[in-house]
Amino acid sequence: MIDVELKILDPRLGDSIPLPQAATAGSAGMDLRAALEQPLTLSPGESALVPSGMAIHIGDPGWCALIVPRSGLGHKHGLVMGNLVGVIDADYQGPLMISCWNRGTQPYTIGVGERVAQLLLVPVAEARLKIVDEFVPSQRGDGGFGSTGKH
Ligand SMILES: O=c1ccn([C@H]2C[C@H](O)[C@@H](COP(=O)(O)OP(=O)(O)OP(=O)(O)O)O2)c(=O)[nH]1
Repeated sequence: MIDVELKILDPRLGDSIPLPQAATAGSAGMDLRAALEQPLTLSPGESALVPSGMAIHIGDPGWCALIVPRSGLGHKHGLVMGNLVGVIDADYQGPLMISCWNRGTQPYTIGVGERVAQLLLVPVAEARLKIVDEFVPSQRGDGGFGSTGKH
């Protein structure tokens, strides 16, 4: 559990538009809502930056946040993230924006306050890159795509 600072940028947040919330006690993500002034229709293939109405500051560089699609919206309606996955750096303090992309075949209208994505806090490991001439042999070695067979 970590504390994440949250700044409300849109006064409707926490009032007519609920704050991000995990849908159930076991939910990995907190749903993010579209702090739009009016409904926004995305044509097939169209994307738009949708404000979340807030900023967060994670602070601890051992963590970051990811903005990822809600499965139902993505699968049934094609509404996913234009950047596929949004990475929120621990030191970012600006407005949290949600890149919404209608990858489907029908127009999709995002309602004001609709839950359009989810935010996950994930641990980040700091890596030291060590230059080597040869790797210590491993079971996979340099076998790439499909190298373990079909089944
Ligand atoms: O879906 C997203 C993705 C990113 N951000 C914010 C937080 C993140 O810390 C910052 C920069 O994102 P990123 O590093 O992915 O962007 P970049 O295009 O690589 O630009 P930069 O040069 O700012 O790193 O933008 C969002 O608000 N929503």
